[in-house]
Amino acid sequence: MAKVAEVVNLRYVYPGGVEALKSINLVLEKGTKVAIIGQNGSGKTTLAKHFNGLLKPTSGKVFVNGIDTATKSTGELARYVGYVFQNPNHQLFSKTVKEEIEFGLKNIGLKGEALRERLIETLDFFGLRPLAFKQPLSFSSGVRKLVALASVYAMRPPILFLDEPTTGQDHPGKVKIGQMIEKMAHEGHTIVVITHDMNFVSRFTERVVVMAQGEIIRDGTPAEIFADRETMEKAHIEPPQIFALARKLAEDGIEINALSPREMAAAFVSRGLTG
Ligand SMILES: Nc1ncnc2c1ncn2[C@@H]1O[C@H](COP(=O)(O)OP(=O)(O)OP(=O)(O)O)[C@@H](O)[C@H]1O
Repeated sequence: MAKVAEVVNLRYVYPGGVEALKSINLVLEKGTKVAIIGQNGSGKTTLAKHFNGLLKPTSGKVFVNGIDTATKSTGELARYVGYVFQNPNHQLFSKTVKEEIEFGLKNIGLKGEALRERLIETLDFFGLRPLAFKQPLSFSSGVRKLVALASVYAMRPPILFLDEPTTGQDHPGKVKIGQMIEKMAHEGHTIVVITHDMNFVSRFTERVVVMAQGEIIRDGTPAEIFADRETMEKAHIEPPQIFALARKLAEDGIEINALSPREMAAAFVSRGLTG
């Protein structure tokens, strides 16, 4: 698979002396859905800020599309790496959805027909065309989140970071964000989700990077990671309940690998374990 970003021996020490990242090595591949998980203070945000150049390595390198991020400004890196903040209110400031989306597009130099085309494409991709002339801050939290995501995706960055995308979202809001992540990855974008929502991770991502105390302690599929009790304990993470149930069943001699209640139910039915 094609590599879109690479982190090589990254170490970062904040000016106050906190060593937030010790020696990070990581490759991100095109079109994949990656979760970065770990308890508060494990270094997730510090790592993410190195991709868009908000932080520069104390030592080591971060490459995005083959470019060393230490040599570029955040403005230049915005076309390669999009960042969707946890709170959309910190990101939305235009009078209409249309203007919100156009803002970033103008910043990357689009104008005239190309700008119009990209705007329409983006509105349609997110189903936002009926809301184009409405004020973003007047929407529900779920729609605000979609507008924030749309305004970043509009620039078509190869990599998109989503910081806690499900915070404050109800179930339909979470599912909608998950579906949009799938759609964007399908278009070839690499999606990196920083989250504490393990149900979301198991349902909508395919690779999980686990951080603890400034290091990556494990990297694997959701099924591998959540079944690994030692890693979960080390990272102070509670896996989704479905994994606790699978573990209990395994102790009773019933081996089922399921990522969702639906998969678990299907496995029960197919093995005739329902009666
Ligand atoms: N601006 C800063 N100045 C000094 N230390 C910082 C700063 N920002 C973060 N830190 C420290 O760096 C370490 C990593 O923090 P970071 O915010 O990257 O963790 P995180 O995994 O993203 O946490 P959370 O889940 O709470 O967002 C922590 O010890 C934190 O206290």
